[in-house]
Amino acid sequence: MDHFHLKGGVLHCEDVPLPAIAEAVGTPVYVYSAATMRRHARVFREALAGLDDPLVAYAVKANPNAAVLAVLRDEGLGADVVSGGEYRRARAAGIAPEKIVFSGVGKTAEEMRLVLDGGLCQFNLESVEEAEMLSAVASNMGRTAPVAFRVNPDVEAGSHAKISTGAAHNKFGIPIGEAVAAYARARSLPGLDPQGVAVHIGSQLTSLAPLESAFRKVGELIADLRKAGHDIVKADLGGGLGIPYDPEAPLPPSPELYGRMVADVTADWNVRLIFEPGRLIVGNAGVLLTEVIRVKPGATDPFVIVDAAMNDLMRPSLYDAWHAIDAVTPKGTHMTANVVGPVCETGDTFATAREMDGARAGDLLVFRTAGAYAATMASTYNSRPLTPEVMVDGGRWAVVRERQDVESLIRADRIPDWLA
Ligand SMILES: Cc1ncc(COP(=O)(O)O)c(C=O)c1O
Ligand SMILES: N[C@@H](CCCC[NH3+])C(=O)O
Repeated sequence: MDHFHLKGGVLHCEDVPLPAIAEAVGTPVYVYSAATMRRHARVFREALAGLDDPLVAYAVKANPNAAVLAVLRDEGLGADVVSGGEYRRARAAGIAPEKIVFSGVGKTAEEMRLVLDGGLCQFNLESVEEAEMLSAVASNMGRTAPVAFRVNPDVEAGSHAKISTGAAHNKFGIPIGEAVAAYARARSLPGLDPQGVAVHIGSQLTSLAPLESAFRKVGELIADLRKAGHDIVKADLGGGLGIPYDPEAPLPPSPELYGRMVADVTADWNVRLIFEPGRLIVGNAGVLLTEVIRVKPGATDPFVIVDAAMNDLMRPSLYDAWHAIDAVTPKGTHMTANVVGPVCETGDTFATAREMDGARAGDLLVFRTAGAYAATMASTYNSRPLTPEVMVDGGRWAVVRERQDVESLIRADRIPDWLA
């Protein structure tokens, strides 16, 4: 069921025609479907139905908008946060502290204090050095921090190199072979309660094999840790399950298959399982709505210049990511085009030699699958204000993030006295 669909020849999000949003809010604008988010949260939870009370902690980094967090809070999801900022956003959206896990490669003492003070499910520690810092911070506060180590299982995730995290040369986690020693060290430190294990090997995974291989290694580690006397009661299996971007590419494994694999691998673990899905929940729940500024001829194919750019949606220039581009009111004509933004970078290219509906100045297009790692990764490069976000819920819609204005960009800078 696609909540972005043609009705009367016009692309709608749920019951709202996208031209109505473009007219009221302007373009570019992100548009999210609350119904899609709810559906994905439910599909994922149903896929885990065989497990005993799993915690689904939505990876806030995928889309931290307060309205998105509110929808997912109401679906019972917790939060996986990687900074004090994300922790505060999750709490501001009313997500209960006991449903929050704190991941992140470089937690600072200040962030540790914030999260210890507010409460959480567990810290996923990335190094022994981080454990030592947390021990000092927690002891000073007279607190005991529930902790897991994120282990690096040294598996190739098979995803894009920039979003794979579980190989030995990646910066993430502690080598799984050093984990027993790390837990022994953590247990010897005051203020830490080592009670979990965590793993996350990358994002947009299109095969279950590397996940299964990583999870089996975690299962062996749990057994070893228990032999060494640790009371391991939680295992955080991270996120990473891929989603379809290209309708013509093979489908990634379904949440149901993932759930079955997890149930099989973890059958005798006797732990509470935690999951950190991000993209799976929100990726296909969003589009970036943009207007064609003009079409100009190119050496091979024409350039369709749109009013969204790499600063709004970075994935194509950063990872060569493929996003479907659809006309909002398709004419049924055809063109092969390079779709580009107005930013002064050759990399500001959304698509090269793309077969698409014929586009003319003033037409509306959408970049699909722009609910995850899209608005949240935007910048103001070329002094382009951050793009607004709209949430649709049935026939209702609201601006859930206002368009930034250039004035606020100018105001944020300071001219020192000697230059004024
Ligand atoms: C620790 C951690 N958990 C969860 C996620 C969410 O991953 P995804 O959006 O692929 O589900 C990420 C991002 O890759 C991550 O780094
Ligand atoms: N930002 C990446 C995903 C990184 C996941 C963060 N751990 C993307 O757009 O695909």
